[in-house]
Amino acid sequence: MAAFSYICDSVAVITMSNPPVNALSSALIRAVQKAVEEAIGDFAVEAIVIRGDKGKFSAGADIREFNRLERGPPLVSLIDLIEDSKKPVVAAIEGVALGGGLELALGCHYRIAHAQAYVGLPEVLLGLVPAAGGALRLPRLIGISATLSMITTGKYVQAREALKLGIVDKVVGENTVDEAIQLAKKVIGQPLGSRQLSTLPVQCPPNVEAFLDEAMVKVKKQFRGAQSPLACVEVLRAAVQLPYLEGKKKERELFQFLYTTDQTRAQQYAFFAEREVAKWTLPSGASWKTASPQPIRTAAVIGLGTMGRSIVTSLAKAKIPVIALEQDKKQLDIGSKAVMSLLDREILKMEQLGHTEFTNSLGPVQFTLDYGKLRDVDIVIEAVFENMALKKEIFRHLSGICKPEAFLCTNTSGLDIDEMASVTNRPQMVIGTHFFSPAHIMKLLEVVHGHYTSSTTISTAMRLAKMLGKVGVLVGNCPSFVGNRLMRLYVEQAVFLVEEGSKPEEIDRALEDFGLAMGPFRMMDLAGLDIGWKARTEIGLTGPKLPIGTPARQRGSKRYSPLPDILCEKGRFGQKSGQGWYKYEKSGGRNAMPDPWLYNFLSEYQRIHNLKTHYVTQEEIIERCLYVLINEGFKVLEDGIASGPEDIDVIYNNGYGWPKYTGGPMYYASIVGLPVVLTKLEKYYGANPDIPDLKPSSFLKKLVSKGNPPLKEWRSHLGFQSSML
Ligand SMILES: CCCCCCC/C=C/C(=O)SCCNC(=O)CCNC(=O)[C@H](O)C(C)(C)COP(=O)(O)OP(=O)(O)OC[C@H]1O[C@@H](n2cnc3c(N)ncnc32)[C@H](O)[C@@H]1OP(=O)(O)O
Repeated sequence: MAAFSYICDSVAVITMSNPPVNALSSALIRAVQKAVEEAIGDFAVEAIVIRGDKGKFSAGADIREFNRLERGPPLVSLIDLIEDSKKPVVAAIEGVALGGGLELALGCHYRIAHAQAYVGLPEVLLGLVPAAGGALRLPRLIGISATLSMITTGKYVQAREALKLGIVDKVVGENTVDEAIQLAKKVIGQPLGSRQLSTLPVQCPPNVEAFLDEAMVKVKKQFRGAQSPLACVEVLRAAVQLPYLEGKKKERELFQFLYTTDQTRAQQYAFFAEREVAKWTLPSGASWKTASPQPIRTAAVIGLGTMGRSIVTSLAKAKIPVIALEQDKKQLDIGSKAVMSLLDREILKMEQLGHTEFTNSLGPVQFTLDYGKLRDVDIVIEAVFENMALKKEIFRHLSGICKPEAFLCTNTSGLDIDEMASVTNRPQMVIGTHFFSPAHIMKLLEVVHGHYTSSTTISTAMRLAKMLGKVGVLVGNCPSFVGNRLMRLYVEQAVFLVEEGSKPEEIDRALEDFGLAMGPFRMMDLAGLDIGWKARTEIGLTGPKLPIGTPARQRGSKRYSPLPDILCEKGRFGQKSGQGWYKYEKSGGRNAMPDPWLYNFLSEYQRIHNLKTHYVTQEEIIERCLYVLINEGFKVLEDGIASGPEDIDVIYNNGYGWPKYTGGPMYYASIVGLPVVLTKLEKYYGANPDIPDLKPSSFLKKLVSKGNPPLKEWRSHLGFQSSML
């Protein structure tokens, strides 16, 4: 780990090297500082270029060192040293310049970026604010409004957009370092005053105070409960109101405050958990290290319903040529139009960001009714609706048509992968790829490992996730897999609470205030109540297959709420029909309004079923809904369906709108304390013995009996398990 230099003509080239992403560890910062000091003091050097080794400028401060940051790495003084240099310093940005990496580049007098590079200040995603001058220099370079959008979202900005915004001075297609050296030579001797960003005035819109007040309101709403986006607005206020040096103090104060919060710890955990889950290992010993993913050069998608369309879009965005197949001409026409409109929207979005080349870089999409066209594709993703018989028919068909090396994936949210694999001539190449809607936006891919699935198939599906820009999480094959298995109990608990006297909007508000993107009732209305109704009808929980004489509110020995079924029987399917748990301005409307009809209906329902209602507190809502979900998470670990708590957390953070600043459900449980979770579950189970899902899982009890060990030790307490992975 070193910054080493060479001199090219009169330009010193300093290379930052700390594989794999040149994170600015204390050691690297010291090394760069030494190299810059030497270059400044060397008479043979007239200009300096700073670059990163192996095609990456720098991914910012070394997050692994954060627990040692109290001593403070001297990044700020290194950046000041660079900016104060009388010799011009040029940043040659390849790959990434993120966080402290971009802050360092902003300290340089000039910035050249490779066309494929991207820059950003993603500290907010780690629960922090940029604190090495980034939030003070950037608004002096690109203005308050663009800075606000970058630092509150942490978004990464491609080189061409960065050029448009003014973050970089030039974008080049190749030889970034050579170009940087040429530029450095050209500017030798020129005055640097206007290139020292800290000395420039902040570019403000008129009435900047009102602008920032409004921004604060928006950010509070957009990132409900998260502290760091609010601190980002505060840093910008400091940039506007205070001279640079005082702004720097405020930046540091805010950073140091955030640095002590639970939220930053949770977000750092979430960051590393996402990287951890990519490193899957099977009990057989096969792992991400030993298995070789096969190339995915072409793909096919079967079915152009809501999921199929967005899966096709996702593949095209990843530049993978895709063949989309439907069963009849009418469906094909409807589906192809929908895909083209999704792609148009994506192109528009990208063009607005300055990517004029994006249209050409989409993977080509071909629409067909002919299975024969699928003969040569590398991977097929079946995305028809959730009907086992239909899926099996398709898999049988694919078996006979696709080349023997083709992988067969099913996009199912919970059906048995093995049953589908069993009808094919290649069960080892069948795998579940559970996309989340809309698939071209949502980051999660649950990769479901069947009994026969080979490690090559797993590693190919995990690579597909990465190619699509998604986080792939490997899970075992059980009904509803991990995400929906936990979600079902959470939603069920919310419905029970309505039976017991709460209102949908009270429950939604409590859970949204906790930080969830959407409460369970708004979520059900959005997804369509009829989907669950159909599934329950099919398995005989309701409808004609339900044995006569079954008590309305009981299935077997468990409590059952027929409320969602009754709503469907009354044509209340949610947003699509203009009524569900809420009412909407029209069919397809999105504005959920409490519905007096529902209150009357619930009172009548409670009367008919002789239900005793009680005042349901916000605490009870949160605890019952979340702890039942967490409890099931422990059962999933016990059953060997997920290999660790990190997998469950990554699934929830990326697929279910769980607030990342609490780390995910399992991490949240570890912060609340497992003994507390256990005691509460015991209490709620005691009061509701007909809800066995509230009965604490044996793994949770075991962990409590072992003294509430930290989350990273939970795996070691699983002991013997019949792993489904
Ligand atoms: C008053 C005090 C002043 C203090 C000032 C400090 C201010 C500065 C703060 C910061 O800079 S915070 C860090 C901001 N940077 C980021 O958030 C970047 C995070 N990284 C990424 O987005 C991605 O990793 C990437 C760089 C885009 C690369 O993505 P890719 O998919 O190619 O690889 P990954 O699997 O994500 O990562 C590979 C490997 O590298 C590790 N890593 C990535 N970034 C960092 C980092 N900043 N620090 C330490 N380690 C990092 C990552 O964990 C992976 O490790 P392994 O899993 O392979 O061990």
